[in-house]
Amino acid sequence: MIPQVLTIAGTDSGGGAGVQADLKTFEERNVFGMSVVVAVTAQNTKGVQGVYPLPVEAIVRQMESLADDFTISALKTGMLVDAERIEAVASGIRRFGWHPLVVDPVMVAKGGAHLVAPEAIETISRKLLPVADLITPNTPEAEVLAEMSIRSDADREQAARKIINQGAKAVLLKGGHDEANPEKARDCLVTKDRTIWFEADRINTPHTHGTGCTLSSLITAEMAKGHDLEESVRTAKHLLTRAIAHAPEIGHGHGPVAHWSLREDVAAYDK
Ligand SMILES: Nc1ncnc2c1ncn2[C@@H]1O[C@H](COP(=O)(O)OP(=O)(O)OP(=O)(O)O)[C@@H](O)[C@H]1O
Ligand SMILES: Cc1ncc(COP(=O)(O)O)c(N)n1
Repeated sequence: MIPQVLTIAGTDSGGGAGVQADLKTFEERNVFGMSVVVAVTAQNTKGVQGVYPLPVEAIVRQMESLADDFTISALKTGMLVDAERIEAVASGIRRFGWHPLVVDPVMVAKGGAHLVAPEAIETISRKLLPVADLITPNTPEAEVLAEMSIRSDADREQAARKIINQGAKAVLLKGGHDEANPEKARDCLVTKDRTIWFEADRINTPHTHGTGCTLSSLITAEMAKGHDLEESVRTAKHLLTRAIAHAPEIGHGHGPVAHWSLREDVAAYDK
């Protein structure tokens, strides 16, 4: 049976991030994608022009519909808006026993718009982290979750360990925002007993809208196929780098990545 994979997140009308990026990624990785929409955003490559949260009842109903009919092989969360919605999503995930769970703790869009209320972040730690198999913060998100500033690799590991102490089984701390390293985009996977670094060439491009969403969806798809965490992250990182390298350069701001280059059969995309 084809793995059935779920994203619980906000939409991006521009198609580069959020639910749209997640479903495109699932499709390209040969898993069956489903979605629970938490909010609709009016968004393009220039920024976020509007955020319209769905009623909690609509979110819970979507989860119930899926639980009634499908066997979820893996799931991820993205933009969850506020404490009330984070609690509803976490309690649905517990109620239906869905796992493995990848939490992308989306906080702020590139242009600075808040996608999750700042006061709701402790609800992510309290309610979502204990059921997360992996959380994928970027550096600013890890700084908020771990309540410390991050400047060095030692800081990265320490922050990840603090987040594990809040209940997550593993942390992938993404280095896309690490401007001190112009050559490499380095991410750090920390579990209770291991630290593994993943490194790729940094591509000199403004077109990185949706990289975080796409990476967490790739990991979710690989885990749904039964791959272990390290293997899933390794594949995801490789494919994401290729998708950034082939970004279609559309829109007038930070453009999306090339989701079609995530397909198995496009060896031609590898340089
Ligand atoms: N210019 C780049 N070249 C190669 N890889 C990159 C680049 N920018 C980001 N990445 C990679 O993309 C993934 C997402 O990283 P990032 O830290 O940017 O997450 P994010 O902030 O959630 O995403 P976004 O910046 O889209 O909001 C990571 O694997 C990171 O290393
Ligand atoms: C609906 C939605 N969800 C998430 C993001 C963050 O995107 P990124 O993957 O670039 O961090 C976004 N801009 N919009």
